[in-house]
Amino acid sequence: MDIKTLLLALALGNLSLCAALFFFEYERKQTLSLSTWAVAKQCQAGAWLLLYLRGTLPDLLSIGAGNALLFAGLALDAAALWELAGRPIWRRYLAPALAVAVAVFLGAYLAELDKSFRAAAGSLIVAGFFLAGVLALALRWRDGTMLRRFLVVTMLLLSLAVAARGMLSVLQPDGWGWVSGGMIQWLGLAVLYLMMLTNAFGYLLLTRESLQGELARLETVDTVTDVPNRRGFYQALTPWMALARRPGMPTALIVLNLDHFKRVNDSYGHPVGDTVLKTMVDVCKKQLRDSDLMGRLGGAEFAIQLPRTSLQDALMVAERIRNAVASHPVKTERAVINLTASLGVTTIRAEDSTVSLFKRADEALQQAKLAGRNRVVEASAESPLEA
Ligand SMILES: Nc1nc2c(ncn2[C@@H]2O[C@H](COP(=O)(O)OP(=O)(O)OP(=O)(O)O)[C@@H](O)[C@H]2O)c(=O)[nH]1
Repeated sequence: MDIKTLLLALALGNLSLCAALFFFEYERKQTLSLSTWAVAKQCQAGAWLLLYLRGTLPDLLSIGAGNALLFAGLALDAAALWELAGRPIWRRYLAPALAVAVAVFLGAYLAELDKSFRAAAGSLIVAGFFLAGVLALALRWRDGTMLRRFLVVTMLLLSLAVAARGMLSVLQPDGWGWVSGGMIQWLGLAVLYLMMLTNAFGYLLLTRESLQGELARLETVDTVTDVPNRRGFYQALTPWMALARRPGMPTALIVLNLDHFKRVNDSYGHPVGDTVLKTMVDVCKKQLRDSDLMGRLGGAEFAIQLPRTSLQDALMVAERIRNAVASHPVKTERAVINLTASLGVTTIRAEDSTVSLFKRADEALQQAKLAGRNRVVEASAESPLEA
């Protein structure tokens, strides 16, 4: 494949990606990262088209504007990866870096510096922006997935290859041995082609991966309070249920319900109710150890598991939580809301299933409600219903 054909393939590839992205974004606005990436592809499609039309268009337009657009496209590629990593800090560095890069390249072009110097400057700039994207991906190397690690390594190698191509064009402009200068140029473009492909497939797969992760998270996490939902809490409780059959310290369970929470919603609306729920979770969590876990069972009802905790200690923790809730008015825009909570406490027994465990804790909670709310009740040794 000659260089012209390679340039045309790059232009057409990016154009078709732009068309697909346009229709993908058309119906619903996508994330900032995806929008940035779409603009990056538009810049690159324009750049490769201008470079392909070299000879037909004036050189300043095809080489000057073409390269400037290419640098902008690569800078935006990196920006999209930083955005995906949740670090919008790129805005502070990439825009000035792009301005400097374009100024250096156009300066070298207008000063009619040797062609090999221009090629070196162009390659190093391209490699630099590509490396900026690699850096964004490498930030979470430790807990990164195999896909992320593969992309870091591949993109790093490709950036180094482009940078080496730039250095070779200055140090060995005529090539060396049987590798001619033209062949080095062709190889450089082929590496650029691989860069574009890796970035395109890599970015799309990374987006899919993070969406899948978010969906999996939403299955087990309550979005209002950011603690495990019923399913997440039950999952986390399973190993402690199994351990209860072995001798040793028990695991305690507290079930907590905010008193008259319905009134908060009725008086101030659901959004204020949500803020109150979130604040109350924070208040309760401050009374817990790192090994304890709080979850939301639904409505204004929460559960707390306390591993390796006796019933007496769990009652003490529950009393501390009750006191914290009662003495922590929630300040909202419309009012200062005073709330109390009722709590039922028990420990996991060897013969328990989740049904019998929660039934016992719920009965204790109901007794607390019946006895006037704002209190802690210990589940009886034998459930009243069973009795
Ligand atoms: N703001 C908000 N409210 C919710 C949410 N989920 C459920 N609720 C409301 O929470 C209230 C739960 O009330 P209950 O626990 O049944 O009763 P209560 O008013 O707290 O009274 P007692 O429990 O008897 O003290 C209901 O009004 C639900 O509509 C939510 O995600 N956000």
